[in-house]
Amino acid sequence: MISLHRSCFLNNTGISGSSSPFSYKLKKLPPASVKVTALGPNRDRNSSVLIENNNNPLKEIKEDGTSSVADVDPNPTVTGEDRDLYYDAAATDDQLVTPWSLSVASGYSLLRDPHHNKGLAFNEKERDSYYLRGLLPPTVISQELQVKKMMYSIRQYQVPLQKYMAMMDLQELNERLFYKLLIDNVEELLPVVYTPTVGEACQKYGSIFRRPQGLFISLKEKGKIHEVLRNWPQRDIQVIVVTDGERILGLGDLGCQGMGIPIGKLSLYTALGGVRPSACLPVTIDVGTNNEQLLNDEFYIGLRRRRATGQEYAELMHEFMSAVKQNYGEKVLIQFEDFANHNAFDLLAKYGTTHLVFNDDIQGTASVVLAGLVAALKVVGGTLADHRFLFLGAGEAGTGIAELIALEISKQTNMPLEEARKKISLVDSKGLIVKSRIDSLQHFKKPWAHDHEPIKKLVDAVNGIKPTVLIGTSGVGRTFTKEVVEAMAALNEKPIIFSLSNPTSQSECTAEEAYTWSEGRAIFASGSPFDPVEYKGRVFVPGQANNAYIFPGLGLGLIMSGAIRVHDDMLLAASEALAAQVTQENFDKGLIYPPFRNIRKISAHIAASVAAKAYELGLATRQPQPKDLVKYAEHCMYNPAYQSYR
Ligand SMILES: O=C([O-])CC(=O)C(=O)O
Ligand SMILES: [Mg+2]
Repeated sequence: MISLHRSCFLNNTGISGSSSPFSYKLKKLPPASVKVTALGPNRDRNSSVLIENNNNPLKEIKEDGTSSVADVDPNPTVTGEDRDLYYDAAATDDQLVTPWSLSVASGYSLLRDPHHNKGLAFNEKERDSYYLRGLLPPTVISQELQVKKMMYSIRQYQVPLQKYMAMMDLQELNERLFYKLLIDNVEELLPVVYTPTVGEACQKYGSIFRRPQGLFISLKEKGKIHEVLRNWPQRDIQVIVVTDGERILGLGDLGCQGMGIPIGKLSLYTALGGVRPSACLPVTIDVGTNNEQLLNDEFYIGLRRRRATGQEYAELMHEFMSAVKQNYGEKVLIQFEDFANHNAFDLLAKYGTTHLVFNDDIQGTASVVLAGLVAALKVVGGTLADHRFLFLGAGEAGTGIAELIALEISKQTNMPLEEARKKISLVDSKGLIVKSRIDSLQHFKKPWAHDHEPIKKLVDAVNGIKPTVLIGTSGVGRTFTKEVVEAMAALNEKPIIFSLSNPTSQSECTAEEAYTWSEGRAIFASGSPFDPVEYKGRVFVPGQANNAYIFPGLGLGLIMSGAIRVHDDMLLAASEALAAQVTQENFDKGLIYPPFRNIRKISAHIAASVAAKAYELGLATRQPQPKDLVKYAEHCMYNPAYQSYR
């Protein structure tokens, strides 16, 4: 075993001429933790990579700097867990500049390396081999016992934000334990690392910030984004979640503090969808904030200026999008998250044809809601086309869901899309969206301007339109009042009511309100979780119509098929796959979404359906197509169990 920080030099002469990513084939060899770091003039080129599974590290690479081509696989195609068995430098010729040095992460630094640290689970042999003697107390415990202990200590915290911080600390200390905890206790911990607690974390991000967990790209980095991406320690990135912080959940403009969202979403990519953590990159674009409170907050971590708009904004985003493609190729998935309406639609339209992108708030939410509706119809009866839909909120989520419903109706009935759209009405802050308002409407609302009398109040719209389904995407809490819910219950035997705004404080109504005011007849789902409600001796379990059901599986499907574009049909496929996972047993309990505890299986099915669609549409580059896509998806999934280092 090479001792700590001992190094030798190597260069890239053996691989010059190849511009493809390369990897050293180390498969099947027992693991070690070997660090490769760029030194010298190229130190700022960031190249820090850990090699695992190599008990005789890089023996083929000689100290005089030559390297045999035999070490190098110019076309690594392995995905998922197998990739951890490879040295994934993913470096191209121009990145691979001499000299490199080889050093070993062991001893004290190994305990501080979250990707390899196992804490008390290092066994006796590992403690000897890796210079850990004396650095740990004598006891050796299993990962299972570590999970039990961590859950015990997290449960001691009464305040959700403290639980959140404990989880973030664990992620920084021991990544595999963090994911094991999250996967094994997903229903309990989802509300901690995700909505609603992540909303509070973003609001307070300035004061709780400890270490960067993602990349901050601000206007100061303009002209240098390509270099900034190289500062990130991992090169083989498969998914980026990016926000500009302007519309964080239903909490509005949180500027640079929106970073909590990409971090949270990507931890779900790994826990729920099985994408390797090292392949995930959280990014926050900081163009300023219009949030006065933050601008005046001495702990604010972002640029202290009002938001850049127009050309200045577009140029920074364009530089980012181009740099991402240049650094990671065209198969890197970019998820746009929590942008304000005015940028979200434009970015999606602009980059949807050149990059592998989707907007989670427009498309991910739409896909999950459509799945819930399809499942709800099994309880209520009728087809989608038999129903009338009313939305409160006509932003990304509202119009995104509306459009996907219309697309599905049009597919099912051969009805022209324009006709299908007439079954759907939207109310925004100025009232019902109608033809007479068309000139003053933002472009994404125009398709929903139907012939109708203007109506100002939601309750009047309910009574006027007589919807069977009411969906809240307004970002404004408590807007489904008693009057509104009672009106829905008067019109329908089983009113379908979804209050989707996040976090809980922004939900259009609570689960308890929906069940009580509808006298236990509502089929209810919300964006953030609510506890079961007891009403007149019956227990009602609300569904959680959150895009977390969709994006991890969607992302996995895109990655494993090597998709190069996202197509609406993939979102429909994801939606159908999710709806198909609701069992009779779930229905019997009144559930229209399957329980989150089965999410990895659900994600594998979603991934398989999305990948199948990618192949069908000719958008998949990974050939040949795996025979059994569900099995393949499961095979690709990251497993957080500790690896043995011997
Ligand atoms: O993050 C969530 O829980 C769902 C979502 O995308 C949003 O509300 O913007
Ligand atoms: Mg969002």
